[in-house]
Amino acid sequence: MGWGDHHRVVWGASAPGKVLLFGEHAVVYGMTAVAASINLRTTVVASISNKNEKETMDDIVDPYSVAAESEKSISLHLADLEVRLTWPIREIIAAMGMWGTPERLWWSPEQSGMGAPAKVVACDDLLLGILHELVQDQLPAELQNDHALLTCASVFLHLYLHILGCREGEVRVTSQLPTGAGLGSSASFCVALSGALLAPCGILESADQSQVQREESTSEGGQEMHKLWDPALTLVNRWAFEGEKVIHGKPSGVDNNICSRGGMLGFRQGEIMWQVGGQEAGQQLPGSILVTNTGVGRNTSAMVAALRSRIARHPRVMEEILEAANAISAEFMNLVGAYKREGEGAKDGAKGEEQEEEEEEEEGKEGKQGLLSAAEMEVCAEEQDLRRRLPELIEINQKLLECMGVSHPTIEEVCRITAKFGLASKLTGAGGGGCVLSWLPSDISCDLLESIKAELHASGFRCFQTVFGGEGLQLWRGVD
Ligand SMILES: Nc1ncnc2c1ncn2[C@@H]1O[C@H](COP(=O)(O)OP(=O)(O)O)[C@@H](O)[C@H]1O
Ligand SMILES: C[C@@](O)(CCOP(=O)(O)O)CC(=O)O
Repeated sequence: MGWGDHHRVVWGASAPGKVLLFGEHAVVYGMTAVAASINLRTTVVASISNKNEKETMDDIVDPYSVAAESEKSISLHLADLEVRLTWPIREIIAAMGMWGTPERLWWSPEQSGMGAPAKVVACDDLLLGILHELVQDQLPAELQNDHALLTCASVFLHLYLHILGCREGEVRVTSQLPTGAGLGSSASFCVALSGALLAPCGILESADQSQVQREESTSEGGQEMHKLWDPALTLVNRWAFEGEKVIHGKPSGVDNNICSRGGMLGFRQGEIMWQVGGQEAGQQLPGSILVTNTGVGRNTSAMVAALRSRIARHPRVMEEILEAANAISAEFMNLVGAYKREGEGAKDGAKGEEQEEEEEEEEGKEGKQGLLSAAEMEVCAEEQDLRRRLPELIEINQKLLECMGVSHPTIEEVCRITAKFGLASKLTGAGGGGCVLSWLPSDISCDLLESIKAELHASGFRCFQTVFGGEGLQLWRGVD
């Protein structure tokens, strides 16, 4: 099937990467983490046949005989890696038979009314083994030991087969995110993939009208972009979480939540407890982030396992450390919450008359101080507080992560370099390598920033600047 075929639907989806501002690892033990999306994204475009393979045959005897004759296939194109994997549908059906081919593999748009598959299918060990074998059969010899590719392609097959069933299709993935560096490439991939696969099942045309009304559509570059609202987003999130489990074992769920919802959020025990919307996040938290990649690869599940062993050896001590990380997230949410309230009040003129009169009186007594009104000075005081306390919270959290045993000499070197220039830094994500974030106040001078970047570069590190927040999952219908 080509991209110009008439019997297919084309959907695109893109999801952002993320940074964990505070609380990584602690969140696995029920503590609060604070995450923010960043402006690097993964894009998935799916071109899917609108017929299930079973329906394309005239004489349906049984699924297996239909499949045996099929010449059709399902492909995954990982464009950045220049890898294209193609599975003949007959091979998939034969292999999946060992798991007990579920009805889902034969479902059709007519049968289901194209309702999105509301029931998420978990990937058990037997199924994972089958998927691994299917992937390995397609991998060239030189890529047989590529664990990242194995897990990524297994997630693809799991979601594709259980969301869309055995219909011919091609899925192309491109990403601006480095993989395995703590910037949420796996969650961004799982969210964009779930969105692109659920869209042809009518997730935007839900029978629930309230959901349709709450869906937001905007036009970008002549293309209509759809932003999902609950419960459609929750469904995407659930499938993405299943994908994350295939890659990581037992993730906390913070990554798929931030990559699907965007903005900034506080997350604890599977629940979102604090949220700042996509574009708002950059306004609520002034400044930006410098992300430095140590270039040291690591594996999230290995880092999580290492901390688990340390906790088993020192349960009482580690409990205190995890609690301290939790307190940092709580303090940060208060700090930004306070800044937001005061800032909004001053900007929007949302203060009570009494308060305004009091301020005028104050100004009358002391006169305008410099060029700022009393209200503006109040906002500045809040920002001053944030400027003083945020770097300290970042530094303390980094020290706690060192105590958790998830830091790395290169991470500490980046922290030392940036500290020389007055910046606070911490690892972000699973640690053990990966990326380090540094908070950049909004008025940092270009010269200073260039000096920091030059020194990091001279020490062999690559870095880039990004803003907090930005849109979560976005969907668009492709051109036939
Ligand atoms: N664009 C992509 N192409 C291939 N695999 C990807 C891509 N993005 C993410 N992955 C998968 O995600 C894994 C990295 O996840 P993880 O170790 O959690 O790092 P990160 O912090 O970047 O999410 C890779 O091993 C791979 O399986
Ligand atoms: C260490 C952890 O808190 C975050 C891992 O983030 P990443 O895979 O490095 O992007 C694990 C989790 O939350 O499941």
